[in-house]
Amino acid sequence: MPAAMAPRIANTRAPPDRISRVRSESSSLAGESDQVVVALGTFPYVSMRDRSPVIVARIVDFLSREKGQMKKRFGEEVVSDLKSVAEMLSKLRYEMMTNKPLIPFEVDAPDQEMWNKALEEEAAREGKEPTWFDSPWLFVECYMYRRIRETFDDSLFLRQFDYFQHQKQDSYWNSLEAIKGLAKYFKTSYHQTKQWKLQEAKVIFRHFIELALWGNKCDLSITAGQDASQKTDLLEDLDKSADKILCNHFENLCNYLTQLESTRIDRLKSAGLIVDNAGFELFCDLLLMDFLCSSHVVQKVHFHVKSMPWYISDVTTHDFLWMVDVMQKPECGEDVQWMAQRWIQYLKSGEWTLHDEMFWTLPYPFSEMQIEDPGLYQHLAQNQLVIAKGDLNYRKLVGDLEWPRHTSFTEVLRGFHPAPILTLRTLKANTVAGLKEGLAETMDKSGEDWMVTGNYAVIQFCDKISPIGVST
Ligand SMILES: O=P(O)(O)OC[C@@]1(O)O[C@H](CO)[C@@H](O)[C@@H]1O
Ligand SMILES: [Mn+2]
Repeated sequence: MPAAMAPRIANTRAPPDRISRVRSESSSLAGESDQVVVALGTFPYVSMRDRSPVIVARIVDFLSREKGQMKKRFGEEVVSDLKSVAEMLSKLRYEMMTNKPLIPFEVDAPDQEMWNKALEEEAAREGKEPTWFDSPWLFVECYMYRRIRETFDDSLFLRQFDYFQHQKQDSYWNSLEAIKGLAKYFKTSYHQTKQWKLQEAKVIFRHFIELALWGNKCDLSITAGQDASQKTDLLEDLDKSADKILCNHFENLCNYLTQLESTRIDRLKSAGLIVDNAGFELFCDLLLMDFLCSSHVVQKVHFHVKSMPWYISDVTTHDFLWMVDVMQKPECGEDVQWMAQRWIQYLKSGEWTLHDEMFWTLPYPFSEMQIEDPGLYQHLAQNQLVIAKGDLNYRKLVGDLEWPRHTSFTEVLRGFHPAPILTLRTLKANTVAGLKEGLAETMDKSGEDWMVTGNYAVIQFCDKISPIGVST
């Protein structure tokens, strides 16, 4: 694409024409000369201004509330850790709110070098030091979550501590009734059908795809950590939500998978799932992957999770195993327990494996995976299907660029084709591609904030690659 037509990247800058005021604020955080930016602006700007400091402040509040529990768990010595973490978090919040430069990582960690390299590259690209409110949104957000982690990396007792865990676990328990309903649906249809074949069970397959899709509505970072559980019976709502799927490649996906079902290859067929959120969404994702395994479309699933707390609700290995474990509890009911037995078996037999590569918590778009982590790219390329769940993964798929919204999904991937790619994403950020010409403009006229509320979604599929993983 010629430079003049290159799409812009979503940036945290406040657009000058819309700044209502920039004023010095005499808060306990900001000193005399520090400017706290108060402006109206783009979604990335507003999100950074309003949501991000709240996320950091909530961790500080949580730690202070939990002090007693922490002392019981780790002993009296944890108090000095808590104090220094809280101080560093407050400093981080201050840097953010006063638009300071993004400083390098100081604490030794496996990804420290990669992150500092990314900061240098960002500075070189822009020709200046990146700052909180004048940088690519994707970069700054990832940086924030990594900096939060760094405040714990340096501690004695809290290095492994997951400060978002309680919220993720609450989101499972608060969605339990909906989860029970879906487990019952899976079990009943499984028993009725005896053996699932994709074409014959297409309606059921569509349900599991759409459940995994709409399950993505319930993430916590969009609400800065407030309850985002699933209360209603999603299954009942699926048909009503059909017209909210603005681009739907379900039929293409089905055609490809039906062909895959009957293709013989000389190794086990597998799918990779780039997982997003814990709780209800993860439960729906596992139903979908169980369907694909039960119908013998694939024999293996590689789950790619985060290696650290990320965007509040993102799944870590611990969250995954925790959920499958608690699902065995009597209060979850017999259908959920039945699902748990299946999933434990998949994990034990190695049909399901968990991977937490560093790449997922670096700020790179997926088009750069081949350069930044060729091993991971090769690993994904072993699959016959790669599924990227959720909004953040979508932003990384499309580079967080403001594409003309009818640009084809294949084009916006910019060469990221390790295997056929499916994305299931509800729209929570101002970027989308693959819409029918004119649709985005019609939606704009509706007056609804349709790109950022999670009320609309896309199911997009690109099968540029043949079933045996060779480019066609
Ligand atoms: O990837 P997810 O869980 O679907 O969404 C992550 C998200 O809530 O985080 C960002 C705001 O912080 C937005 O891009 C997006 O809405
Ligand atoms: Mn998420």
